[in-house]
Amino acid sequence: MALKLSMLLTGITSLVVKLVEEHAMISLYQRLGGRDGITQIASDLVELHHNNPRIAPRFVGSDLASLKQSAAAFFITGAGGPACYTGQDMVSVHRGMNIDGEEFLAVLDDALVALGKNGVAQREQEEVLFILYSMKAQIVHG
Ligand code: HEM
Repeated sequence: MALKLSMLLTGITSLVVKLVEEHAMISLYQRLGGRDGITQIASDLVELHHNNPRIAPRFVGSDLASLKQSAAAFFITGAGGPACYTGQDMVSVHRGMNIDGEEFLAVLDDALVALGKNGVAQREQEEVLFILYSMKAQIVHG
């Protein structure tokens, strides 16, 4: 009985390990829906920024269509898809804007809303949040 239970547990453990490994092998790019999925997420994100009173003034003079394209390319490249981002690095883009921590959090809030709106699961939302948060020092008070 104890032997059967131990064999069963070993089987379940190796199945779980296999599932976790397979999951990790699928790129974030694919798990976010590839080019189409990320393009939609980026488009929603820019719309949300445009309508978010905490940061909307920052985007008053922006060409939204072009910003959506840049944002999509940035996410596609950063999530492990084709390297199609041709814009500047994050320090150069945001230099001199004197962005504060609250504005940075407002952008993260919008990102979570855009991901949720597009049916992105909790785990992928956390991965994206982690990646965005890791860029804080490049963007805040630059
Ligand atoms: C992790 C957070 C952020 C990421 C990944 C990010 C990414 C980007 C990217 C990819 C661009 C386009 C660059 C290009 O076209 O070459 C951009 C532009 C811009 N970002 Fe950010 N950004 C972040 C946070 C912020 C914050 C917190 C603000 C201020 C509220 C901000 C304000 C802007 C503005 C004003 C532009 C220029 C828009 C334009 O060209 O009209 N960003 N950002």
